[in-house]
Amino acid sequence: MTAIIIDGKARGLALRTTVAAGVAEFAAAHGRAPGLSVVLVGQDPASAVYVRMKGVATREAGMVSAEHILPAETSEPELLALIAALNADPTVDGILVQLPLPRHIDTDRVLAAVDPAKDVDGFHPINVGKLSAGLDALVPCTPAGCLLLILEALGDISGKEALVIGRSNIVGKPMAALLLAKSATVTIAHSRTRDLAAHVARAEIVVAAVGVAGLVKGEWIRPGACVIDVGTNRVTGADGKARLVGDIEFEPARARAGWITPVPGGVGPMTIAGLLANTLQAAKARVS
Ligand SMILES: Nc1nc2c(c(=O)[nH]1)N[C@@H](CN(C=O)c1ccc(C(=O)N[C@@H](CCC(=O)O)C(=O)O)cc1)CN2
Ligand SMILES: [Mg+2]
Repeated sequence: MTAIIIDGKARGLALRTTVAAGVAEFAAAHGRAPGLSVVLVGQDPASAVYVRMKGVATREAGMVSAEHILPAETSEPELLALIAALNADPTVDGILVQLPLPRHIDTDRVLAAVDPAKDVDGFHPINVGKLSAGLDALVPCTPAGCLLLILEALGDISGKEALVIGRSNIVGKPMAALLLAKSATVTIAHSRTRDLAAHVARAEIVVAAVGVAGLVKGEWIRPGACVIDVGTNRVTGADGKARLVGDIEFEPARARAGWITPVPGGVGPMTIAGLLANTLQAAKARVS
C-alpha cells in the first residue's frame, strides 16, 4: 500500500478562502473587519517567522492584524499590562501570545490573563475546560486542523482506535479531547509509555506531536492507518543542509499507511488557517 498524501497546504488555503468570505460578510454587516493582535516576546527566530506568517495570513483574509514585538527583557507585569489593554480594546477580537515565552515569564499566568472570549489559541483554562466538557469553545488551532484532515480522510471515526503521541497542552491533550468528542477510542502515549510500538500497531489513527525526529518507526504503522505528523524538527541532512522532518519516519510509514501528512506542508499550514477561523468565530461571538 502507498498512502494518500494529505495536502495540508492546499486544505489550509481552501479554509483561508472560506474565512476570507466570512470576513467580508462580517465587515459588511458591522462596518469593521475582525482584528487579531499577536504578541511576541523576544527574538526566537522560529517564533518570529510564525508571527510574520500569521500577520500576512490575517491581512490576506481581510482582517486587521496588529503585531506587538516586545524585547526579550520585557517583564511579566509589562506583558500583563499589554494584555489588559488588548482585552479592553473593542477593535481587538482575537489575542494570541506566541509561545514559547522567555523563562522569566510565567506562561500559565499570561495565558490565563487573556480574555477567554478573545483567546483564539484556545489556551485559557476556561476554553480548555469547555473543550473537555464538550461545550462550544475556542479550540487550539493545530489539533483543530488535524481533526479536519482526519475527518476528511476517514469520514465517521466513531469507535476507531486513535493514538495521540504527546501530552502537551497545545496539541496532545486538546487533540485527545477532540477525537473523544467524535467518539473515537482514544489512547494518549507519552515519554513514560511502555511499548509505544504496540500502541502504534493497534491504531487506525495516529497523531504524533512529540518533537523527536523519526521517533515513530514506519514498520510500526498499522496498514491503512491515517497518520498525522505534527512534529517539526530541524535536522541536518547528509548533504550538510538543514531540513524539516516530522516525528514519524515518512517513507517507511507512507508505504504502510492509508493517509499521511508530509512535513512540511501537512499540519503546519492548518495551524495558521485555524487561527484565522478562530478569529472570525471570536469576532462573530462578540457582536452577537
Ligand atoms: N501561541 C502559539 N504558539 C505556538 C503555536 C500556536 O499554535 N500558538 N504553535 C507552534 C508554532 N506555530 C504557530 O504558532 C506554527 C508552527 C508551524 C507552522 C507551519 O506552517 N509550518 C510549516 C513549515 C514552516 C517552516 O519551514 O518552518 C509546515 O509545517 O509546513 C505554522 C505555525 C508553537 N508556538
Ligand atoms: Mg516560563
